Amino acid sequence: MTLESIRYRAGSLQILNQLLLPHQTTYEEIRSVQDAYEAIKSMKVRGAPAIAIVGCLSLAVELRAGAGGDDPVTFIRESLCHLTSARPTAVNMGRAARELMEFAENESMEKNSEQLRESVISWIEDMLERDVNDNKKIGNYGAQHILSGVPRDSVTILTHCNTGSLATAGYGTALGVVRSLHTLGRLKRVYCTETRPYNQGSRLTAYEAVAEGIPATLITDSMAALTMREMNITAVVVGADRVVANGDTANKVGTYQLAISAKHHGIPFYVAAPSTSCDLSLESGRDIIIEVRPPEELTSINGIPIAAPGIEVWNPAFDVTPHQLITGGIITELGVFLPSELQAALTGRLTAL
Ligand SMILES: CSC[C@@H](O)[C@@H](O)C(=O)COP(=O)(O)O
Repeated sequence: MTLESIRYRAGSLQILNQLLLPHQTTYEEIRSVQDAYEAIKSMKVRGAPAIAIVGCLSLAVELRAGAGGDDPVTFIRESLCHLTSARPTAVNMGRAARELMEFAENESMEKNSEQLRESVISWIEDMLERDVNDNKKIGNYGAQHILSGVPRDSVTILTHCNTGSLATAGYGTALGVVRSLHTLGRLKRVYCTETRPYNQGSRLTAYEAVAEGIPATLITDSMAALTMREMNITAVVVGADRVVANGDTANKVGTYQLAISAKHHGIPFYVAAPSTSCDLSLESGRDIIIEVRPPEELTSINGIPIAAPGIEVWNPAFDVTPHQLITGGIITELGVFLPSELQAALTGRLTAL
């Protein structure tokens, strides 16, 4: 069974409402850029690659209906700017916006409005296929790299948040590595953290694992260190919302403490991310803007209060893992690289290990 977070056919876009999972499978129509903005902001759709794809596809839907009239470039620019502001830490949307804008501006030199709309729509529609293909490469490179350290054994992986089909156009990044290991018959088990406060692990990763028969065990976030000590974890593999030039990586809050714990236990720590999640314009993780989400995500679950009324709350959605703790490597669609090799790899000066 393949889980689809995004359903698209020319002119029509639907997303699986992830707020309702795992209890309800409800697809919602996205008819406009504003619908997409709201779905991204409220986390009906989430995960860095999925955010960018849904944002851009919503633009394609509007363009197909003739949006922008005689001046599609202005409409495209304003739409992309709005979409990029929905969730600031994940770089994929901002990066897609920059590349798409450059493409649209170049096309506008020699094409009329109708032709420009058509070529921008094709550029956007290609994103779906590109993402799935990149994720499969990540899965393959990651699995081979992890297995090279344990030539004959099955492996046990610990992962965080949800980085699977629900967070991407399909297959997934860190969970894609897990999927590849499972397909190769070399996955003993994956431990997935609950991932408070939004519970991407217990609601979404667990849902994907159960649906696909991947051997998985759910743990609370506070059990991670104990699991590393007791459960013979081969590697920790997580996704990324933004990997910057020195390899520092912003990912779901809690990733940083997993990396510290992995280092203490001598367990390789990997980040799995497509190059679209990399941002070489920032030198270090200190420059990454971290999204702070509403207190209600901590103080209630499905509208039911779970915290003392009146308590103050700090709810950063992400943290930054320093590159020194990414000891296994950064798994991309180009290969697996040490943080210190990332810049050279992404600029074509270094090829896969
Ligand atoms: C392939 S998804 C990579 C990351 O976006 C993922 O690890 C993550 O942190 C998701 O955060 P979320 O807040 O659920 O959008």
